[in-house]
Amino acid sequence: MIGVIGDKMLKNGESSPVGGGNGALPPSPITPQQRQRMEQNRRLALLKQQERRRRLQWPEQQPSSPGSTPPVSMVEADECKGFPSRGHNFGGHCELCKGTMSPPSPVSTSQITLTRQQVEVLKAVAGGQSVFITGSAGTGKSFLLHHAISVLKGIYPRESVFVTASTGVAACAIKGQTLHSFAGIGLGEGELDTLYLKVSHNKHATKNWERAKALVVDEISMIDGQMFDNLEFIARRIRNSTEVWGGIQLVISGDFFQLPPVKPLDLNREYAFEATCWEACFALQVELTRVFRQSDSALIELLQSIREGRRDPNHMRLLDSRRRHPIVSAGPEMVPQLYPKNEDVRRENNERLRSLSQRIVVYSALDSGEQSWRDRLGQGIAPNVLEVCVGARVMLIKNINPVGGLVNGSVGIVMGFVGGDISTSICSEGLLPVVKFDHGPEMTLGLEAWDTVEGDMVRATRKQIPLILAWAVSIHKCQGMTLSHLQTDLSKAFGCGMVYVALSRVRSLDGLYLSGLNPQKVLAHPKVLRFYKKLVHDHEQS
Ligand SMILES: Nc1ncnc2c1ncn2[C@@H]1O[C@H](COP(=O)(O)OP(=O)(O)OP(=O)(O)O)[C@@H](O)[C@H]1O
Repeated sequence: MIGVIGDKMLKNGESSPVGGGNGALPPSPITPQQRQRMEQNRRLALLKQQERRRRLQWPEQQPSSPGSTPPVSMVEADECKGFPSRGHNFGGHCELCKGTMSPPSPVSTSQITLTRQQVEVLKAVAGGQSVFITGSAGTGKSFLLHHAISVLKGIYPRESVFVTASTGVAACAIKGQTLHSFAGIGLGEGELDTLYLKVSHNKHATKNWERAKALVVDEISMIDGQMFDNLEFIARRIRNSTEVWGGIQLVISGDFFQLPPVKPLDLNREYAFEATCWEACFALQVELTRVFRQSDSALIELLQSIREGRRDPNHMRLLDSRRRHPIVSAGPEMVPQLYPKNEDVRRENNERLRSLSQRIVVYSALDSGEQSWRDRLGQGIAPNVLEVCVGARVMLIKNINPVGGLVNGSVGIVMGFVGGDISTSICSEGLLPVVKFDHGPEMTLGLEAWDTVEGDMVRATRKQIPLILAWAVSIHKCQGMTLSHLQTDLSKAFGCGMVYVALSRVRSLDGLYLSGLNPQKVLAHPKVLRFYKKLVHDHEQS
């Protein structure tokens, strides 16, 4: 059964449309073993739910630690009494009683309340179902994915849960590997048989496919339909199974209105949802509807309209007003400039760094692990070489202290350097940077590690200072980030979704300065519009 869970579609006390299971998949009848496994999972989910009702705490969730997601509490329909405690403790708006609480402040509290939709997804995941999580930017897809991964690792042996994303940057953000590297398909080009041969000759990849019980894929918008079908075929063939994806449980997340695949294999199947197998893959497709990143309803409405490629004159006027109001509070030089093209990002950061005429300290990443795996580390967000100096504008690229507000995307200024625990092969002068964050303390940053993981095995590790220069950032790199201020010239934006991705990073209109916008660049692909319309329609019919 395919369903969309939306606020308007779920009433208090109503059961969610998650009961269909993979049994509804037409091309691959469920096997007795799979039915037994799903039954066990359902029982497990029921036990967990009872435990949760007692403790109001998701059982797999560990106490918050630097780099981890904060603990969550679960809201159930019969638990919401409108009290500013327990499930209601913060988050701006209760999904159940629709009461407005304090403004959202996701990183400044130690507990996060899951929405009803998010709870439904986790229940489905715990029940062994394959799910597709979608929704606008800032609705908590990546946040939910972290929790879904914990749930999966509680159900299956940890080494059989594979966490992947379509790009290196997105993979690093969820401590996973790229889907391509998990699958062993290289660039994924060539005939299906050639691809299959390539994978079957790759010992690592074959083992991955054989032992996978669950596969998580983030930022699916950048995987094309043919690739998705190719992978599904490889899964079945290697696992010698007739079930869709060879019986692997899928947890897939992304927003097709955001950036599309850079080079689709087949222009007629540009998006993953155009894959022949797509509909058969999921027991549940969920469109999250509650936006957390922004709290201003006018901005949420504007972004929703841009997401769908609409150029409403009122919205264009509102955006135009941001051209006349450079951000003065932080000073324009303090605000990241988002560029559609990488060459502009590199040029601007280099120019700004050198214009400070300060002594530049160089950090060269230290990589370890097998060479074939090390090569992939360079695809992540941590740079091979980081050059900074006093006065440099920098952005944190790792969650250092989510509760204290120091998260991936936090920006600050390098105030100085101190001697510290750092190998001279990384920094010949043995210095660590001291950064004053805009919304946080001044702190000395030490080395952080980024792992490339295969199943539960760390295959390669990069050590680097968790910073990038942040006067300018590419729009591709900022997909997934939350920024309090940004400035951007979108007149050179290209392709569908780019204007939306750039604008939807910011928390409030006050934090946005547009130095250029061509309304013609506000584009949504008609196929994507049709896909989302059908998603809602299918739910209404079910
Ligand atoms: N239930 C919740 N309560 C409070 N905050 C939440 C909740 N769910 C998510 N958030 C917060 O919302 C913000 C946006 O979430 P997240 O980055 O996961 O969104 P996303 O849908 O993945 O966005 P994008 O599509 O832009 O990558 C994060 O700061 C996250 O912590």
